[in-house]
Amino acid sequence: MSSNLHFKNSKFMHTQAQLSFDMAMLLYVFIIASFFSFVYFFHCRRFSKHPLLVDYPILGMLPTVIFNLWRVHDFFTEVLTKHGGTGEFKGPWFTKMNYLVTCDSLNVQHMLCKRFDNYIKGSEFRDIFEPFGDGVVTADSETWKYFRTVLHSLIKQRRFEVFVDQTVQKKVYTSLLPILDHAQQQGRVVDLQDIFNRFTFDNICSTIVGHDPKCLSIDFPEVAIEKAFNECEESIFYRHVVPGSVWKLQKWLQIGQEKKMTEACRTFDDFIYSCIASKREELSKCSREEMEEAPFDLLTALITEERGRLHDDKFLRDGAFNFFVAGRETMTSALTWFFWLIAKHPLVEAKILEEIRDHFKTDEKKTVDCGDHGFHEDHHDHNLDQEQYLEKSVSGEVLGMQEVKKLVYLHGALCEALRLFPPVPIERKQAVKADTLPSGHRVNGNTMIMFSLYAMGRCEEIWGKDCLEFKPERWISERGEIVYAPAYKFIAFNAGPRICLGKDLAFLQMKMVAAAILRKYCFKVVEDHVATPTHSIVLLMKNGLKARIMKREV
Ligand code: HEM
Repeated sequence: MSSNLHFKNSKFMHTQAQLSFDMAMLLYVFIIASFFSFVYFFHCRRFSKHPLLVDYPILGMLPTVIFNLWRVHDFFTEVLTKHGGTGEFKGPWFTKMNYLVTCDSLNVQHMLCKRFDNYIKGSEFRDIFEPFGDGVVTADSETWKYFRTVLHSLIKQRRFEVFVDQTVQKKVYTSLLPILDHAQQQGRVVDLQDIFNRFTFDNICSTIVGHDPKCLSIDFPEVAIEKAFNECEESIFYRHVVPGSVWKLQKWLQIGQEKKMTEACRTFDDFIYSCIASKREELSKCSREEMEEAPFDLLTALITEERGRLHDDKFLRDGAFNFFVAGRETMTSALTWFFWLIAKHPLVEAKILEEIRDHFKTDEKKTVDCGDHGFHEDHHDHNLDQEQYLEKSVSGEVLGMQEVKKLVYLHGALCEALRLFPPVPIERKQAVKADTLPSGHRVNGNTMIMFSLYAMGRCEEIWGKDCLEFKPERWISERGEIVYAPAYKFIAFNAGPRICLGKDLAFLQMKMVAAAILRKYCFKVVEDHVATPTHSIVLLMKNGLKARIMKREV
């Protein structure tokens, strides 16, 4: 019995010793493996050929960026200029945050135009921009081509331009001007960026679903769908700055920013799917003639214009979401920075006004005073109904698309604002196959490339020594026409086959808004205002654009 016990004990001790030995071996192997991975990573990183910043062990170059986050776009402009326009950014170890960063216009032309097929958005981009679904902004290859063709043919239709023209004119006349007037009468400080954000939201909603949610009203209401959009965009930015594993875990656990993203997407989806359902029902009751007369919003067009592919609800949802994002905050950003620059450059403002007066002398004060946008009886035409009256007075107050096309100097001033403050400050691409960029930098298949539109707009080689100055004159030729700049240099709207589809429409809308406001009001930005960009995928102003409004003495 005792020998049996002894045997068992010794066997037990032997097993335990074996276990401890195995554990020690395992630990040993782990330490050696960690050491070699450390050395390997350190070696690889040290031999990164074109580092932009100091590459710290484990954290990579991220600490320097975080330290400069408050001025991240200017910081990268300086760093890239110092490194000849292109270099490598290495994120923390074991994250996929390594990028080749460039602001070299020849590299950008190479990627966006010459070797377009080799530089795609890629699946990582689609992961981060998940709420966009398979829409035109995120899709690649055939899906993108189909979307692009459908949207392109829609945007180029005269009927669509007329619809947008009328929508913008009415919105400016019935909401934007009265609200500015109200603020002016009360002597209140207003946040112009908030006003533009509400304006562009109502406007894009009318353009897409044919319904105005009236975010821009005197009482500045909180509108759930607008809030949902803002939250979606914040979450997308968050996904850019934290490692993929972190936000994916948060998404799985439904906590933090990811929880907000899920809720925001649900709000958007509920809204858009109900719009789709009612639009389908409405259209099903229309005769062919009525369909042709119907307002030409995006949903109507997408439902009625299938081109050999089923436009199911998911297709319409993705189309709408992409259009919302592409055409909304970009416009807010452009208008905000434009008005800030104008407030800082009174001579430019004076020249814009002079141009407007030269072209539209006879239109001044054609109808009601700017403080009064109610439906008065028209003394000359008693037979007008409200809708006709509105159209008549709107056309006197707000210049239409055909009219603003004549405003060349204003166009130049907007180009200049977009050059210095491109609403989309950075973009990314993924290489499919190995390639060499014109700057001589090698890329492998899957290399992520980031290009800074912001740095390109401030590049001395493209724009000359005065590249940091706001000079609309650089856009005006001796013959008084707009100077042409190739899109891969004036990059605010992207270039090549994926150039912004709404570029012309955006210019026309911005000119309509800017001319209508500047004819009636001038602004004084509050004294302690600091114009810092937000940390966001769109270049907005961190503290808004707070200003006092004065009536302009015409
Ligand atoms: C100042 C205003 C605008 C600016 C600066 C701007 C800029 C841009 C940029 C940089 C892109 C490329 C984005 C990327 O590939 O990641 C883009 C794409 C796009 N934009 Fe705009 N945009 C503006 C207004 C608009 C408007 C008003 C619309 C719609 C009416 C619009 C529709 C689109 C669409 C559909 C795309 C996707 C094109 C494609 O990938 O094929 N944009 N825009």
